[in-house]
Amino acid sequence: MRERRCTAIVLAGGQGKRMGTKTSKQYLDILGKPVLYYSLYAFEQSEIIDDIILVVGSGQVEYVKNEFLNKWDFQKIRKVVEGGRERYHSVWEGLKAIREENRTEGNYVYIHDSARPFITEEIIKRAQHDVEKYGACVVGMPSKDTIKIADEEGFASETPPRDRMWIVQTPQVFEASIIIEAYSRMMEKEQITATDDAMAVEQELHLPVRMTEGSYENIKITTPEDLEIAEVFARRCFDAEKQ
Ligand SMILES: Nc1ccn([C@@H]2O[C@H](COP(=O)(O)OP(=O)(O)OP(=O)(O)O)[C@@H](O)[C@H]2O)c(=O)n1
Ligand SMILES: C[C@](O)(CO)[C@H](O)COP(=O)(O)O
Repeated sequence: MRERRCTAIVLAGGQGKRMGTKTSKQYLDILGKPVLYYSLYAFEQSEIIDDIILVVGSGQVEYVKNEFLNKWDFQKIRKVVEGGRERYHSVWEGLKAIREENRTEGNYVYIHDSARPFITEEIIKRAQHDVEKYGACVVGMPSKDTIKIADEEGFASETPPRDRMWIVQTPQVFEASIIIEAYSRMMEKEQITATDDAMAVEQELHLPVRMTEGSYENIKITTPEDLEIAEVFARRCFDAEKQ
């Protein structure tokens, strides 16, 4: 019998300001289905994932329960909780929902941006392998571009070696006790700079975080041209399913 429990925290609490649409980007359609549908579907179908905590925007819990989840049937969603102002506030609300239930021992947490609809079962399985081995891992891909660090005046000050540069994606996966401890410490700070979850573990606990291979298709839908690219990827998924 499998003892571990794997919970996905799917983040859908953002406003999508950079997309510039009235509707938050996670509710925009790609080939007739909302972005959020694709992200939830991947975890719903996964052999690894047991349940899902969905984090939504302020005041949206009832809307999501009554409208979205009535239309799209997902069996693994255990809770819908309200997020906060920044991404890390929303993650913390999801983690507190897990902590309240004493579900930490031997359990794993997958933190995923709903704005990344092309997460696959292969990636989830690779992450599970790495988190069981290392306790913490973050999905990403080697950078195809050279990365430069600019100084405050906008001049190139450093060019780190490209073969060690990774573009970071989600899910970011942790033993539950590790990520809850890292976030509890981080959330007490006055100034929080973390833009991903691994940073909480690196900065607060100084534990190693394994880089796990994701995919160049696991894009984050952020600005309007990403939606056009997403349509191409979604069409490919539908075509593959038909075969
Ligand atoms: N307060 C927030 C901010 C973001 N997110 C989620 O975190 C993911 C990644 O964030 P990002 O792409 O920055 O989304 P937004 O904050 O919605 O976008 P923007 O920064 O353009 O407003 C998204 O799935 C978003 O819904 C969240 O749950 N709560
Ligand atoms: C966590 C993340 O997806 C890594 O790329 C990303 O940092 C979250 O989105 P944001 O655009 O930084 O808010």
